[in-house]
Amino acid sequence: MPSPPRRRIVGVSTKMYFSAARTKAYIAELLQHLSKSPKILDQIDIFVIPDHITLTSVIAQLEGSKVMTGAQDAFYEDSGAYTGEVSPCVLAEVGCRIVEVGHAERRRIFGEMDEDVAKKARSAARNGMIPLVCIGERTKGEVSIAVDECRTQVENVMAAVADDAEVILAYEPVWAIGAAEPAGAGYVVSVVKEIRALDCVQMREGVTRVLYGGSAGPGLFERLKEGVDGLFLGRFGHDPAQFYKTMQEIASAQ
Ligand SMILES: O=C(CO)COP(=O)(O)O
Repeated sequence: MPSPPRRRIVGVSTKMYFSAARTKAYIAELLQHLSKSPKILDQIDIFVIPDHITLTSVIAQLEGSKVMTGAQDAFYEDSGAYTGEVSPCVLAEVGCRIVEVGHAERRRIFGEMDEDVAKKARSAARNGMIPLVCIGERTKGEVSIAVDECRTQVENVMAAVADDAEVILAYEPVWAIGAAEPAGAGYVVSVVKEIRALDCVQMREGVTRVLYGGSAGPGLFERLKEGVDGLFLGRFGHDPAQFYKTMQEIASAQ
């Protein structure tokens, strides 16, 4: 079966870097940039992932713009006695479109395991949102070692998520997150090609897009375009002008 066409996509996470006021100003400035070339949103998908507290106000600011809003995490149960957790059901109710799960910082600092990530991805999809699943090897080394580490992460998720659900995989080598530079282009393209070739990805009915993240920013997509469907930015997208520049590059790449 031919795989369905994949639209390019680019997004940014503000992690826990921004104040509420900065998030508001960031979105306002982003919308100003986008108003200069509204066609961009017909060419590619764009998303912003703010913190949980500002999520609903970001959704309100972005209303009518086609820019999608995502959450940085969500629990795997819809409701109940889970103090402090965020319900995927409520996220969907307020208009959240994407749920990021399994970021390296959540795995390392909060002890999230592949099983938790898989359950969270399943719940996000079950609630009609797109799970954006972060995967990646912990240490810099051979392509084959990276692929082995990612394979387990991807297989767990794909076994849990409905076969026809859309999934976004964010390939983020852990060692390239928070670094000065992204991982090498040849290396990323090789790893991503092998991730795409995994049976559990190939055989899915739903669309699976693969993004690269880890010190990504303007100037990178051109070097990765034969392998990835887009980029997932952190720090280098925290200036709206830089995020907009990255979008333009992705939209215009042949
Ligand atoms: O973790 C990332 C996106 O989720 C990437 O962060 P940086 O681009 O700041 O390294």
